[in-house]
Order: sequence, then C-alpha cells, then structure tokens
Amino acid sequence: MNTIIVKNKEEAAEKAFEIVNARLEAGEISTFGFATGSTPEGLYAKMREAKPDVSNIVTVNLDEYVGLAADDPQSYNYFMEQKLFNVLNFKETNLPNGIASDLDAECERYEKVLEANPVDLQILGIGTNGHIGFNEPGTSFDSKTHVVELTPATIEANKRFFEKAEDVPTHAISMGISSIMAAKEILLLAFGEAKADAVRDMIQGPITEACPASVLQNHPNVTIIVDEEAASKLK
Ligand SMILES: N[C@@H]1[C@@H](O)[C@H](O)[C@@H](COP(=O)(O)O)O[C@@H]1O
Repeated sequence: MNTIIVKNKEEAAEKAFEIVNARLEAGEISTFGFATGSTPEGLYAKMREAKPDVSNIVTVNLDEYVGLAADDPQSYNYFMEQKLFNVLNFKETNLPNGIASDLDAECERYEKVLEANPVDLQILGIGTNGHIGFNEPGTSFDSKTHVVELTPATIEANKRFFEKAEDVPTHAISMGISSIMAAKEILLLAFGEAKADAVRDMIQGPITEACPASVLQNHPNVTIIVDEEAASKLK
C-alpha cells in the first residue's frame, strides 16, 4: 500500500486529481469506478473543472440504497448525476437500481456489468467502521454484488444527508469485496478524525473481515491519501 499523508482535504483532492489525470492522459482508463459520500467531492469538483474527454469511458459505481429511485435527491444515482455526470459525457454510466423489483436479479445483472467492464481505477472512501462500498464488518472477502443490511453505525454516520435517521434506508445494493478487489488500481481517500481508527485498522491492523478495508493490504496497486487527522492513529 502506498500511503500519502497530506495536510487537509483540499490537498488530498489535488493529489487525487493528479493521479486520476495522469491515468486519463495516458489513456489507461476504459472503466472508471466511482464512490459516493462526501469524501470524493473535492476530486469530482476538480474533474468537472478540467472536463477531460471521457467519451470512451464506461463508469461503474459501488452502491445504491434500496428503495431510492434514481431521481430521489438522496440516491447515489442522483449524487453522481449532480457531481459528475451532468457535466462529463461518459460513454456509459452504471449504478445499481435501488428500486428493482427483484433485488437478487439486480445484483446478478450488476455483477455481469462488472464482468463485462473490468475496472481500471476504482475510487474508494471508507466508513468509520472500516466498510468499503457498503460492505459492513463481517462481510466475506469472497462476496460479489449483494444486498446489504446497513449497521446502526452506518445509519448513524449517513443520517447527516437525510432529514432524520428514520429516513435512511435500512438496506443497500453494494459491489462485494471481491468485486472491488478485481479493480486494477484503487485510490482510497479518507479525511477527519472520525476515520482515524478505520484508517489505522485498514493499514496496520490484521487482514480480517472485521475490518473490510484491511483486505486492501492484499491488493497489488493501492494508493491511500489521508489528511493528518485521519492519519493521526497510525504508528
Ligand atoms: N457507501 C458509502 C461509502 O462508499 C463511503 O465511503 C462512506 C463514507 O462516506 P463519507 O465519504 O461521506 O464519509 O459512506 C457510505 O457508506
């Protein structure tokens, strides 16, 4: 793992954009994997500004809440539309469909999309409990796209995007851990003190399903960009 510690999230966004831009300019990205949450917003803002030609690039996203339609302002489909897709003209964009009537069939469909479009660069954030995508602690490292029941910790952490905690969906469709690990390159960002325990466990803890992000220690090409607060518990 290549860990880069920067001062703050602005510097992190710059550093992340440098890496992304280098890959784009070298024509190394056919499929781009995106994440949602507040963490990648600075990177996406820089991409909007730079407006690279992405007309040959397919995108996939990690996850979507169950029960939220693509035009629901809290959905991850909507987030991606607002943060990137309304400005950058990707060849094709893919997210799980949170309102599919058959969720298991939707997971299978999405896994086929991933098989047909192997991810060249995957952007990741991390949950305060070490989750990646919506793969909560205890998720099998062998998991593929699946329906997840969100933990109370995740609902608590994500309620800031909703009016009240009861509005946060209880389930999500998420790429599995093995689906995420299939990416050729992974770029994970984390900021703030609330992520410090998860960052320490991911980088220096044992590789265990109790900390889903610790699996990244097994990946050959991972860069982690953290600010000083998120890095504060590293030894
Ligand atoms: N499913 C998403 C994750 O992909 C994201 O990494 C995490 C952290 O969110 P934030 O970046 O807002 O801290 O939130 C959600 O749970």
